[in-house]
Formats: sequence, C-alpha cells, structure tokens
Amino acid sequence: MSPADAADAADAATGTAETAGTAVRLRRLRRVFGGRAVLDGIDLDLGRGEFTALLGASGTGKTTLLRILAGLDAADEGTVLVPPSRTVVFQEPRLVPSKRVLGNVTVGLPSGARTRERGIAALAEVGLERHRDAWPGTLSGGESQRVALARALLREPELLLLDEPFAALDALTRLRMQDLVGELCRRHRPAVLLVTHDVDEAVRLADRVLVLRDGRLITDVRTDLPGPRDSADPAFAVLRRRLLADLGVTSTPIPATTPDRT
Ligand SMILES: Nc1ncnc2c1ncn2[C@@H]1O[C@H](COP(=O)(O)OP(=O)(O)OP(=O)(O)O)[C@@H](O)[C@H]1O
Repeated sequence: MSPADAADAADAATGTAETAGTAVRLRRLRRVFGGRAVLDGIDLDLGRGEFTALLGASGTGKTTLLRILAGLDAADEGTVLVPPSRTVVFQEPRLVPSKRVLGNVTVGLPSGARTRERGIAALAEVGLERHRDAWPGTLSGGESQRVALARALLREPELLLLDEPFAALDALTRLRMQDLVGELCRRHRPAVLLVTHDVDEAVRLADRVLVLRDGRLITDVRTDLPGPRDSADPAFAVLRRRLLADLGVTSTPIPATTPDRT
C-alpha cells in the first residue's frame, strides 16, 4: 500500500454510521484466519470526538480490527459502519523518500496554493514548519512520525486510526508525541482508535479503554481521570492494575522480607 493510500485509508467502506454522535458502529463482527476466529462477534460504537484505546496481547487481533475499520481488510461476518473520511498512522511513518516533507504531507491532494498553505499549517501544528523543504531521510524518527501525523490531520478525518504510532520511538520522544497527539485530537476532535500495548499510554490519552482477548472485547472502561494525567496518581494506578489483570498480567506479590537478626 502506498503512503497516499495509507493517508486516505481505502474507500472499501461497508457503510456509514448514521446515528448522530456515532462515528463507528460494529455489530457481530467476525474475522477468521485459518479456521481461528481472531475477532469473534465484536459489538462496538465509537462516538464522534471520542478517544478510545485498544489494548490486547500480541496476536489478539488489534491490527486486524483497525484494518477493517480502515477498509484495508474485510470482515467475514457482521456489520461495519464507518465514516467516509478515515486516515491511518502506522508504527512506521511511511514517508515517500523522493518527496520533500511538505510534498509528503500533501501527497495525493490536488496541487495548488491552497493545498500548500494547508500543508504548511499542518506542519506548523506539529512544530515542523521550518523542515518543510527537508528530505525525509534527514529527519529523526520522532520528526518523521510528526510528518505522518500532519499528513493524517490535514485530511480532517472523522476517524483517526493510530496503530502503535509511538512504538518505535525512544521513551522521551514517545511522551512528547503522546502529549502532541492528545492536544491535536482535542483540537480537531476526530473519533480516535489507538492500538497500543502500553497500558500507561492508553490511560494517559484515552477517554475510554478497550481490552481485546480471545476474539472479544472483554473490557470497556471510561477513564474519567482529570488531566494532565499522572501515572503517580492513585486512580491511575488502580485503572492500570485492572487493565493489566484483564490483559492476563497479574502482578506477583512481593514476598515479605525477613528481618535481618544478625
Ligand atoms: N492476512 C492474514 N492471514 C492469516 N493470518 C493473519 C492475517 N492477518 C493477521 N493474521 C493472524 O491473526 C492474528 C491477529 O493478528 P493481528 O496482527 O491483528 O494481532 P495484533 O493484536 O495486532 O498483534 P500485535 O500486537 O503483535 O501487532 C495473528 O495470529 C495473525 O497471525
């Protein structure tokens, strides 16, 4: 798939969610690979402007669900209603090496002064305006991912699909990118589905967190924590523990230490 395709996220929609306030509606969604139902009867509504994180162990079907929402894969059974305008940001930025940064942001759009202006404004939003004439090969990983984000947001999608977009970044850059994505999503208000392995990232950013396990959404919880969210906050820790338990990660109790009698 070309970067332009990624940005425009395929048009193989199976329908549009019509209910006011609802961006996505899935009913009894099933996807089977080699006789195994990776998604086995998923029911899900995503509200307009709602930021939802999807957690799940490796191989549970998170990317499969995201690809179906993007129109890059099809369900075997069930109803999929999605908005016509969707964009995806992947773990790797998927920039075109032969186009400069601005050309990457506006790729696939009609050329002209208006598109160029919008591209520059999108770059300014991610703090990269002065890199607009740079080549992708000269950018850092975090900068490249910011270009991918600008490319996605320029299209003003109703549904923004984020597939582990911070996973390849170092810890500090990841935190900065999380803050940036949080701020941009509050400003642009797309419905967001963020696929991640990182429980703290999910709790930090999302209004709502889902856990996918054995083909089903076993958890659907609202975060409702005041911002800015601090992982040291006891409410944050309670939610993290619950989500880890739902993911099948149970914390081992720390054995009591024997007092040293010598
Ligand atoms: N096109 C395909 N053909 C066959 N099997 C597939 C295909 N796509 C995905 N699968 C299988 O479906 C399962 C779910 O894959 P998926 O990539 O959705 O998981 P994931 O939860 O995103 O995993 P990870 O967190 O490791 O990225 C895996 O066992 C994978 O091998």
